Amino acid sequence: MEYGKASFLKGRISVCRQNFFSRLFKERIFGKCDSCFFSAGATGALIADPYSAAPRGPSRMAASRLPILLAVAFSSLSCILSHSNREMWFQDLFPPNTCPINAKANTFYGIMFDAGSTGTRIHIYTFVQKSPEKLIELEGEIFESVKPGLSAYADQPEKGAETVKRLLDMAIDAVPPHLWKKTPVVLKATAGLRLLSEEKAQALLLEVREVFEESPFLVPEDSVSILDGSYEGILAWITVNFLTGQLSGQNQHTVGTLDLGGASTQITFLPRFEETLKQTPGDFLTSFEMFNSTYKLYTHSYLGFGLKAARLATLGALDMEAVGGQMFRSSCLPKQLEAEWHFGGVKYQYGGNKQGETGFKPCYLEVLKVIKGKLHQPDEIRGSSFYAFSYYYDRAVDTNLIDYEEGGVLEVRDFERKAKEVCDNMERYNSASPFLCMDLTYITALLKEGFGFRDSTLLQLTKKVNNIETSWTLGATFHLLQSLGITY
Ligand SMILES: O=c1[nH]cnc2c1ncn2[C@@H]1O[C@H](COP(=O)(O)OP(=O)(O)O)[C@@H](O)[C@H]1O
Ligand SMILES: [Ca+2]
Repeated sequence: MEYGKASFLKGRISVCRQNFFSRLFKERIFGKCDSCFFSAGATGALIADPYSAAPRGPSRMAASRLPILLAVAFSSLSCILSHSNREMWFQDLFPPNTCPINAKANTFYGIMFDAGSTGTRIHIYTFVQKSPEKLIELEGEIFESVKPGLSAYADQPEKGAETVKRLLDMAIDAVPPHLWKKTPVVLKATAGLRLLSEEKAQALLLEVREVFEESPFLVPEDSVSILDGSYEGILAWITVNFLTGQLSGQNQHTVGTLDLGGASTQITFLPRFEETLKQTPGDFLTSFEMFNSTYKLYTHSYLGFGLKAARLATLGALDMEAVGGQMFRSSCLPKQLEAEWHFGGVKYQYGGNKQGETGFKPCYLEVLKVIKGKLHQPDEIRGSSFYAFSYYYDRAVDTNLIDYEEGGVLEVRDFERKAKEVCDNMERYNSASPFLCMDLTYITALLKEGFGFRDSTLLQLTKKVNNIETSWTLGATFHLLQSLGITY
């Protein structure tokens, strides 16, 4: 995939003032770029699950008071501002403040759907161009999600497409009517659909395509598809490194990214050593050009190694044929537990080891069977720091390792410490998810035994960077705008 000579990036990208009020989904966000400071108008209770289908108040995007201006100076991306009232590890990397004051804006939108294995999400990005010769700005993002994901509708594709339509109605509300025809809409599905049969996946995609065709938006060719796993990693890497200003200027200190989804997991980084390139299998390396630079990235997507797929693998239930009323037991679950769990449209019965062992040690051994020897371990990453998001973030929040809004920096050993604490005291964590012990143990084993990270490896747990979701969707939107020749 070529990302190079990104003419649409000949612009300034900024994230400016956001005001909020509710309409559809009780929520609608206006972007107004007349200041470089987030004026977080509304504040309120934090919401525990950022991706639930339930409507939420305006506080969700309002809590960050991080003022930002990310800029692309004609054909080379550069970040020209970041003030922060809190410590961020990339803080020093932002050059000094410059702030556009001309508020007369020409606004563009891009709509990107992420059809993930556990939910479907809409990202509506707003870009502003103040005059043809001026730099373009990424003004903000409107984000909403529904659960479950499309793959849960494998046998009811029309119902699945209906969930997409509900989210798309939100875009109809957010994008001004005179821009509908110029606003591209795209859906990319990830591991949930990759795991379905070709026939079922295509039926779902076809229904979604019909929803798009009936909408007033610009529907590009190939607007509904399954995203290749390696692009999922690359596009998330672009998003994070773009938002943190790492793709600009001479001194690029790009950061590696770790995404832990429900059904697959990705690792992506820019190798620094020739040795790494030599030792890496060819299909783990992908070259692309962006912001006038060529990057040869190490990236791999492990299908079936997402958090929820790993639960099934640990329980020995990954092979769906074998399900038929069987009870799957694990030492990672509370002893007396017997329950049902739905994933990917399939019902599983699972429970604790009533007679046998429970706790961290036996659980770790169980989980190791799923991981040991299955992942490539690049030497170079052992001492590097990585950005980690998705379920790494969620489980760290669930166990108070990090704050929901702020995120934070953890060492790999923090996950292990927490896993031990939870697994060896399951009765104390009864009210939390019964899978908490298994999930934390899996994350620990994945990081240490899977990828080969050190106990002391630093992880920057991040849900949003500069108030934009850390998701592959922003990278995908850049690519979309470029391929459509929507230049700025
Ligand atoms: O836009 C986003 N920003 C941050 N995290 C996200 C976003 N979208 C999904 N996630 C996280 O991804 C995880 C679910 O993975 P997903 O459903 O995408 O599975 P998949 O990637 O295996 O298809 C959850 O932890 C959810 O919080
Ligand atoms: Ca995902």
